[in-house]
Amino acid sequence: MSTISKSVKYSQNVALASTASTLSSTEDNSINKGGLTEINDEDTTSMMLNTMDEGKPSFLVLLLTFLTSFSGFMFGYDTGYISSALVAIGDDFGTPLSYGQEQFITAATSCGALVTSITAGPFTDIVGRKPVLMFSNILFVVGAIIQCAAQTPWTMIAGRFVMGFGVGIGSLIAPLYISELAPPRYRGRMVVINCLAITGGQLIAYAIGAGLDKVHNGWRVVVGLSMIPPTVQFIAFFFLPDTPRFLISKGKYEQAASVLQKVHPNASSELIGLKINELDHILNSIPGDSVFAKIYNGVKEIHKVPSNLRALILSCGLQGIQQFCGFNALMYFSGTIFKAVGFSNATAVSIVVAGTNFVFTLVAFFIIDRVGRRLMLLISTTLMASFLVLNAIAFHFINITFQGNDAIVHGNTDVWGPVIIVAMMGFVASYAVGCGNVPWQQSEMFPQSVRGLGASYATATNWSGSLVISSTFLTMLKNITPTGTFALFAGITVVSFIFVALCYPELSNLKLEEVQLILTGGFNIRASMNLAKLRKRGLSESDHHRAVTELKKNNIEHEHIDSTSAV
Ligand SMILES: O[C@H]1[C@H](O)[C@@H](O)[C@H](O)[C@@H](O)[C@H]1O
Repeated sequence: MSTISKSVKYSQNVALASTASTLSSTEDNSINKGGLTEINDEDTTSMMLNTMDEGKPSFLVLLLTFLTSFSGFMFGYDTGYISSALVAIGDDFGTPLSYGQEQFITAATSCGALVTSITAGPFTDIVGRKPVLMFSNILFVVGAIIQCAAQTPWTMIAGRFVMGFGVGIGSLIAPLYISELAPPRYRGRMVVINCLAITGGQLIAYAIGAGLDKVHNGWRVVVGLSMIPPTVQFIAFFFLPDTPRFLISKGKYEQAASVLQKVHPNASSELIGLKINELDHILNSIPGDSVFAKIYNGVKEIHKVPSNLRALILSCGLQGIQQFCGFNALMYFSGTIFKAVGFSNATAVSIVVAGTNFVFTLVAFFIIDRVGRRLMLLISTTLMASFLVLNAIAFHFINITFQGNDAIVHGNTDVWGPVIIVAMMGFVASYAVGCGNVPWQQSEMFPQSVRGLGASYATATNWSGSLVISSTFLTMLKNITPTGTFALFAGITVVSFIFVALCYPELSNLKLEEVQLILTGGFNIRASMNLAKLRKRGLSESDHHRAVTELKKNNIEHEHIDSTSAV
C-alpha cells in the first residue's frame, strides 16, 4: 500500500489532502543520492517539517527523557558498584578472589552488553523502542537476583552476564530515543542528561559501596538496590504511549497523531499529518517482505551509502576512543589500584574518580551546544594525554611490582600517591567533558531508516572496547607495568586526537537532515563549522539556507568522486 493511501486512512481531514499533494510533489522534486532520497530545500514539506522541530522540548518530551534516562542510571550503577564490590566480597565465596576472577566478574557485564547491543538495534527498529526497553528491565532484575544469591564466583559471573544484557539494551536505546525526540538546539544537552544519569549512577554506586564497605555481605545490599530503578521504569513505561513511529508501523494512525500532538503541542493538524506521512515513508524506505529481509537490506544500505559509511566510521571510531583511552580501567578498578598504592580506605578514595566524572559531565551539559562537540573532543583528548603521561611518570617512581595477588610498593607513596590522585582526577575531568559523552551523540549521524542499526554498531564497539579493557587491565598492570599501561593509553589518546582533527565535523545545533548533508561527499569539516556557527549566532534562515545550498552544490560535485572511490 502506498504511503499516501495509508495515511489517508488516518484522517479524512483537509490537512491530509494537502499533505498528499505536497508529498507527491516532494517525490517528484527529490534527487536520489546513492540510495538516500534527499528532499530539495525549496520543498515546502521539508520546510514545514523543519519548523515543527524548532522551539523548546514539550512536557511529554522532558518526561520521556527523564524516564528513559533511568536506563543510563542503571548502566552507571551496575557498572559502578563493581569497583567497591570487588574489594568488599573479600572471601565471601570461600577464598579471596584472584585477579583473573575479578576480571571475569567485571567483564561479564560488558560481555552481556555486547551481545544485546548488537541484536537490539535492528530489533528496536522493527518492534519499537518501548517493548525492547521494558524487556531490558526484566533482565536487570533477574541478573541482580542471581548475584544477590551467589555463593560462588561463577554464579556471580552468570548474574553479571544477565544484567549485562539489560545494560546493553539500555545503553543503546536511551540516547537513540532521546535524540529522536529532542529539538535540534537542545539535542546535545538532552543526550548528555542520559550521560549524567550514567555518571550519577556510578557515583551513587560508589558512595553506597563505600558506606556498606565494612558491613558483612553489604555488597549484596548494593546489588539488591539496583532492582528499584528498573522496576520503576517498567511501571512508568507501561502507562506511557508507544512511539509514533511504532504506532504507524502497526497502522494505528489516529493514536500516532495524538502522541505526536503531545510531543509537538504547537503544531497544526496539517503538520502532524505531514509528519505521519514522513515517518510512514521512512518506515517503508528499506525494502523487504520479512523482518530478516529488512535487516539484511538495512545492513547493505548502511555499508553501501557513502554518507552512512562515514557515519559508521565516526560513531564507531568515537566509541572506540572512549573505551580504549582506558577510562573504565579506573572506573572499574580504582578501588583495586588505590589499595595497591597503599590507601587504607581505597573505596572511599575512589569516589573521587566517580565524583569528578559526574561533576565534569555536568560541565559538558552546560557547554555542549555552545562550545560544540568537535572542539570539546579536541580539548578533551589533549588534556587526557597529558594527564596520562603524568600518571605514567608517577607510577614509575612509585614502582609497584606484583607477586600473585599482592602489589608491593617500593617507592615513596607520600609524594607520589597524591600526584597519582591529582593526575587521575585531571584525566577523569578532561575525559568527562568530551570523550565521556560526545560519542553517545552517535544516533544523530544516521538517517532514520538505519538509525537503530547504526546505533547498534556504535554501541557494540563501545562494549567491545569495555570488554577488552576490563578483561586485560589488571594483567597489563602486571605484565607491562603500570607505567607501560598508562603510556599505552596516552599513545592511543594521541592517535584519537588526530582522528578527531581529521575526520570529525561539527554537528552541534544542526538539524538531523543537515547532518546528512555534512556527511555527503566527504567529512566536510570546514563547511560543518561554518554551518554550526551560523546556527549558533542565530542568523537569518536565508543566510543559513544559502550555506546549505552551497554545501549541497559542493556535495553533488563530489558525488562523482565519491562513487568512484571506496568511501
Ligand atoms: O559515557 C559513559 C561514562 O563516561 C561512564 O563513566 C563510562 O563508564 C562509560 O563507559 C561511558 O560510556
